[in-house]
Amino acid sequence: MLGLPAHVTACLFDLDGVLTQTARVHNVAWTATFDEYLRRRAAATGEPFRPFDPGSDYHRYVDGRQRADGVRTFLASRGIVLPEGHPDDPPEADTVHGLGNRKNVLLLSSIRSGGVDVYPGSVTYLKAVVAAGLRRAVVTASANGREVIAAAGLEPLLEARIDGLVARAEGLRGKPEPDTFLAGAKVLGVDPAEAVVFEDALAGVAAGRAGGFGYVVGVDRAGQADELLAHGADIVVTDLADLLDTGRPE
Ligand SMILES: O=P(O)(O)OC[C@H]1O[C@@H](O)[C@H](O)[C@@H](O)[C@@H]1O
Repeated sequence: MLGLPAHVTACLFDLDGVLTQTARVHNVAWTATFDEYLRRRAAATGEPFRPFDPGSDYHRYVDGRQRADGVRTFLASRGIVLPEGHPDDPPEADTVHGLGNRKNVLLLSSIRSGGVDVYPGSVTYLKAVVAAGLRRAVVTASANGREVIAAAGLEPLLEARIDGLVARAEGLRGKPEPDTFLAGAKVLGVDPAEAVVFEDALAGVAAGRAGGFGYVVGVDRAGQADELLAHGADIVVTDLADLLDTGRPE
C-alpha cells in the first residue's frame, strides 16, 4: 500500500521540497543573496556580472547542503574563495558565514510573513506511514528545521528530527555525505538497510545511496528525474501520494 519494499520499517524524510514547499523559498533567498554579492564583486573587479542560476546553480551546488557548504560550493564553481569567518558573523560580512547569515535574514522574513505550505500529497502519505506503523524521522540540512516543521503543523506526524543544528552540535557532515541520514536511522533504532530515504535534492539522493539505505525515493519537483536517478534514487515520483496503491509488491 505504501509502494515500498517489504523490508522497510522506517522512513527518513527530507523537509524542504519533500514535505514542505520551502525549497523554492530557500532558492529565492539564495538567488537574491548571491546576485547582490556577485553584482558588487563585478563592479569592483570590472568582470561581467553573471547572475546565480536558480535552476542549475541551485540544484547542483546549493540544494540539500548545509548553509555554509552551499555558499562554499557555489562560489567555488565560480572560482571564488571567501574567508570562512565565524557562524556569528553579521549579515554584512563578506565571508562564507556572513553571506549565509544574509540569506537567513531573507529566508526567515519570508517564512514569518508568508508562512509555510505543505505538499498535500506528502501529508497524505505521512499519515498512511503512521497508520502502517512505520517509524518516521525528518532529516534536513536546514538549521531552521524546527521552525519550519512547527509552522507546517507536521510535528505530530514525526518522531525525530536531525537538522542543521543537530549536525553542527554532533559534527555530522552534510549531504551528499550520509552522516545525517545515518543519525536519523540511529535515533529511530533501525538499521539503514531497513530505512527508506525520501529526497528531492541531488545531494540528498546521493547521501541516501552512500549510506546503504534500503530504498531511495527521489521526489522530482524540478523536472530532474534523470539526474535524481543518476545520483542514486531507486525510483522517482513527482508526488509522494503517487506511491500509494501503485500495486507494487510490498
Ligand atoms: O539555511 P538553512 O535554513 O540552514 O538551510 C540550509 C539548506 O537546507 C536545505 O534543506 C535546502 O535545500 C537548502 O537550500 C538550504 O540552503
